[in-house]
Amino acid sequence: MQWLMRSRVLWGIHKSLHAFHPAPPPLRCQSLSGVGAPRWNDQDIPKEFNFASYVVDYWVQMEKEGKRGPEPALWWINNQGDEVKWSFSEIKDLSCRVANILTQTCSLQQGDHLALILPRVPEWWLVALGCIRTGIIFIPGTTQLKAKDILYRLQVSKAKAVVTTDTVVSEIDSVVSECPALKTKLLVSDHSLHGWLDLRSLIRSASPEHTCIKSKTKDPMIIFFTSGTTGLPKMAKHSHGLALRSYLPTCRKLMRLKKSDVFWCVSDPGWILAAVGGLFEPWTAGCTLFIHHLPQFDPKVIIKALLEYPITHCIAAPSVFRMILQEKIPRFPTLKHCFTGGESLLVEEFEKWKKQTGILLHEIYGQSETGVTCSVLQEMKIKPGSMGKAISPFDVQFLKEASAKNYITIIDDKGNVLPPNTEGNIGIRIKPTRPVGLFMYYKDNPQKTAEVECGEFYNTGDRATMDAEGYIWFLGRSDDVIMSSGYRIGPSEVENALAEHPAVAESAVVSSPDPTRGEVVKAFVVLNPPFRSHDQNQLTKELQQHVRAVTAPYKYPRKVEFVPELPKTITGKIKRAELRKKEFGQM
Ligand SMILES: Nc1ncnc2c1ncn2[C@@H]1O[C@H](COP(=O)(O)OP(=O)(O)OP(=O)(O)O)[C@@H](O)[C@H]1O
Repeated sequence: MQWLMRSRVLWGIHKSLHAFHPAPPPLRCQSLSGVGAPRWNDQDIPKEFNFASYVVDYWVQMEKEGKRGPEPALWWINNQGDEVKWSFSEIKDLSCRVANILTQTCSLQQGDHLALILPRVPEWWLVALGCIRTGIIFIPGTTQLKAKDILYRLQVSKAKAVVTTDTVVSEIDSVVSECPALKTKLLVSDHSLHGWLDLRSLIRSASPEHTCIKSKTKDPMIIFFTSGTTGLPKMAKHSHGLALRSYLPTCRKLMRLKKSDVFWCVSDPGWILAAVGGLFEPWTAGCTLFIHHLPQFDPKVIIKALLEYPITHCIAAPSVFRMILQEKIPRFPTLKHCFTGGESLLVEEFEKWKKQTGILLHEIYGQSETGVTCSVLQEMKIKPGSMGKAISPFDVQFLKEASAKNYITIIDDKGNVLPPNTEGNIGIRIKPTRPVGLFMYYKDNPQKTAEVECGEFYNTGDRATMDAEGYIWFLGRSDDVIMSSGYRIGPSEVENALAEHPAVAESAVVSSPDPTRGEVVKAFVVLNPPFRSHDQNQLTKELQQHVRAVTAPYKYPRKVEFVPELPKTITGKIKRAELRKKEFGQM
């Protein structure tokens, strides 16, 4: 960490050596004046876009002209009291050095793949920008990955380079002989290691002079591996359009960030939420991105940071808020807006958060394939239990608006648009125009890419209804919806009901075989500590009674199993498919 602390002084020396390249004029990104602009269409999208030159370098220019205050662009801390504060100028200098290292020292070229498996360290942002500056396609991955996961990712992506840290080195070295495409291993560490390039010392001696590529908006930029909730993770390939989306005035309604805001994305950098919420959104707005190293997830550390730092906005998975709610929480002095997504936000959690903090928890919905698709915007009426409405560029479409191009709606299995309040798949129109920022395709998997196309729509595979006001009500992934005695039951409806009972810490509801009904609802329940010693038969009856009382009686779980924990993906999502397969004896 010493290097990071010294770096502020070192980079200061190099600043005067910068060649100044004026950034292209921003696309109306400084204000929300474009809010309410007509529906986005392809003609308005610039042919060229690069987040590094259009956004980061723009703010460098603003800093030079004295039009951006002294607030850092990146503010990083850890539990040891280390702190890094970088301006956009420093970030440009450092990321240009990384760009030179990647292309010169590592001989990587535009279009090559780089696996970025780093924890929340400042170098994650430098490597990401270095890749964007050079057109190298980066593939984020969490440091929780084990050798088997890493082998799968390196092999299928054919990554030529990997950037990682000490804790992952042995996992990578144990599989590297099986990854013939991998040529370069870069280490972010305070010490050097045989067989690995030391990124920190390379940055110290690299040149900050670099000319950013002129990328087309449709050129590939990043690949996300999906969470693997339903099978092997897929590679969703995105273009620079994903970053452009944060730049569009209508999309800026989502977070409404200002230069003076301090935005904390708690998510692991291996996930799309971290790229969109921890890179594109805050820096497009020119605000401070706050990062806590958080090697282990500890709700007490999060609460402390929210109390001690001037954080105004925070985004994290529902499980993070769920765990914070289990602690004693005071009022946070500067926090104004919280966002969550990736899993269902239970009504109970939304209400508790509001009551205990006085802050609304805005739900967002999206996929590795789609980025943020629906959200409860700040000015919107809140309907607890709904994921909100489609957000730009995925405007809601009703049947009467037949001329609209890009929209999200509810479709049947043939791609027909369904009327309000009818259950179907969440679909995103891709014909005649594919919306900006929607994934390009599943890399090396034309079959899967074709499978998710349904008529003129991309089929998300998520089941939902949309009410007459355009609010979307999530039922579950199509595989997770339970068919019992002719009823269709979404797991989150039952999980919501269970969450209201004081005994329930969390639950997962799946389908289970039944000789007479075909399938019945089964709940796997993790109990709160005071209830763990209670009589389990009695508790089962109580929970069943409770669900019958708070929701339609046919939804109550006929089977209940108490478990110490639920199976989850690396990103913390419940693996319902795994529980279901066990029930049906498929594992
Ligand atoms: N607000 C939300 N409420 C409910 N579910 C959500 C929400 N946001 C996202 N999801 C779920 O997460 C999914 C997207 O997750 P992600 O892209 O990380 O991969 P995955 O679909 O879990 O993985 P895989 O496709 O490999 O099974 C969505 O399709 C949806 O099922």
